[in-house]
Amino acid sequence: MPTTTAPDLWTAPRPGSPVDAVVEVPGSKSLTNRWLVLAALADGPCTVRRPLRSRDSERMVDALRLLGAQVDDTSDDAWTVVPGVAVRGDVRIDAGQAGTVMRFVPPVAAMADGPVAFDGHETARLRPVGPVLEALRALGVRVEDEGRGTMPFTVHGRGRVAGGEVALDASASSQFVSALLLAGARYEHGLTVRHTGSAVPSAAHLDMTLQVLAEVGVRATHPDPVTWRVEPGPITAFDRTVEPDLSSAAPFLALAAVTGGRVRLRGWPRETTQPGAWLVGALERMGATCTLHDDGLEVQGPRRPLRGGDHDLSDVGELTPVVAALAVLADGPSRLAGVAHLRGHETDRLAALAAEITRLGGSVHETADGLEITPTPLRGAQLRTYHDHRMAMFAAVVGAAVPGVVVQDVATADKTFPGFHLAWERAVATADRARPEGVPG
Ligand SMILES: O=C(O)C1=C[C@@H](OP(=O)(O)O)[C@@H](O)[C@H](O)C1
Ligand SMILES: C=C(OP(=O)(O)O)C(=O)O
Repeated sequence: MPTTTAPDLWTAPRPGSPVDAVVEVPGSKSLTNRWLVLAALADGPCTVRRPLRSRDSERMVDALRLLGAQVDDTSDDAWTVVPGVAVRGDVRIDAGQAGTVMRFVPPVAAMADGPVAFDGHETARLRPVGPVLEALRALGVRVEDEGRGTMPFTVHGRGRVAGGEVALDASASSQFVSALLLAGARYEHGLTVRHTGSAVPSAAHLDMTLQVLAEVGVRATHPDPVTWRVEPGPITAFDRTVEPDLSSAAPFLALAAVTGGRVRLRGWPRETTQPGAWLVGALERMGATCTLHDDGLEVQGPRRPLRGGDHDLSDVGELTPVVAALAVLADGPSRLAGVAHLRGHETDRLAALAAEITRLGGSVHETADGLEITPTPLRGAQLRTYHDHRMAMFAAVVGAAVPGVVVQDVATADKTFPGFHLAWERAVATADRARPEGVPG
């Protein structure tokens, strides 16, 4: 029987035959938190339907409430947001582990009528926010930090931001640009953001920002590869439904692929800016068959091992842990590249993946911007998750194919997927369980 609370040590279930599951995943973290920010700045009450309720979105709701928005999140179906008359200051925000809170909320706080202090989880205190803080300073906003460009910091809002043009290096996170664009329409002259460093990662999430802004009547453009412009103007009140989180869906699609089974992911959008959509093509290149039906995406895994290959993940870095799990189970070497910035995620994901693949007896080489993985026979092990939801998802996928994988703190998946281990157990239970090692058949 599945347990209801996640055990400290969770044995990842290994199906003894192909799975055949229909899976629903919670709403997109990235879309939920974008809609919430825009709702708090909109010109009237807004409704966000099928929102994600998880640690990251709860931190966002708490933050926006402190800044003066009224959020009714009692229903799981729809949350309503009534924007405050003005953005309120003299508050302390706990960003938890949410990159979207520590980056998206400071440009809102810059319009507050007093100081707004930010702090968060110990892992989040290591994550870069400096370029957003510098951009706000360049716009005339006083920001105090401890000189490291990380939390804790305080934004001293003065009720209004004139806006204009800022230059910043967003090579460490696309969220720096998204953050400024989401609030920029409410600055008096709008905002032009010019990127000055090496490539900005996570292009999919920048497309998502431009898309949601367009949907609420904000004119936002991307006139050249390093420039974004948002015109000043109102954010039209809206009623929007959040897509399922395709990055949370990714491990379930991988489950079909690695067991030669079938998973239908309910509610897969026909069009989306979410990076998870990239996985469809990648799984097909690895040998799976993906079919989009009216009620969802179906992935049929091959009856042979997956094909190894090279993957440039720069636009879709969030998928790296699941792609790494697929790579260690493939029939040949894979190179994952373009994701140097993952060293500044919930943990240094490249180091964490390399450590856990090594613990499984795998062969992996950490490069400056990715991983080189050569499949070898793997053995069971107790895997660490480093307070990183996507490391828990990596471990679950590997555990579906390798006997004896035990996962420390699988509950860390709650950042974006409360009850992940239960959903996983249900999906695996659609197949026969493999017999424990050494038990005769
Ligand atoms: O804007 C967003 O919602 C996100 C952008 C990406 O951040 P980075 O560009 O820092 O990787 C992604 O990894 C993160 O999970 C969500
Ligand atoms: C990097 C991630 O999260 P965050 O929004 O906290 O940056 C992630 O979800 O993979």
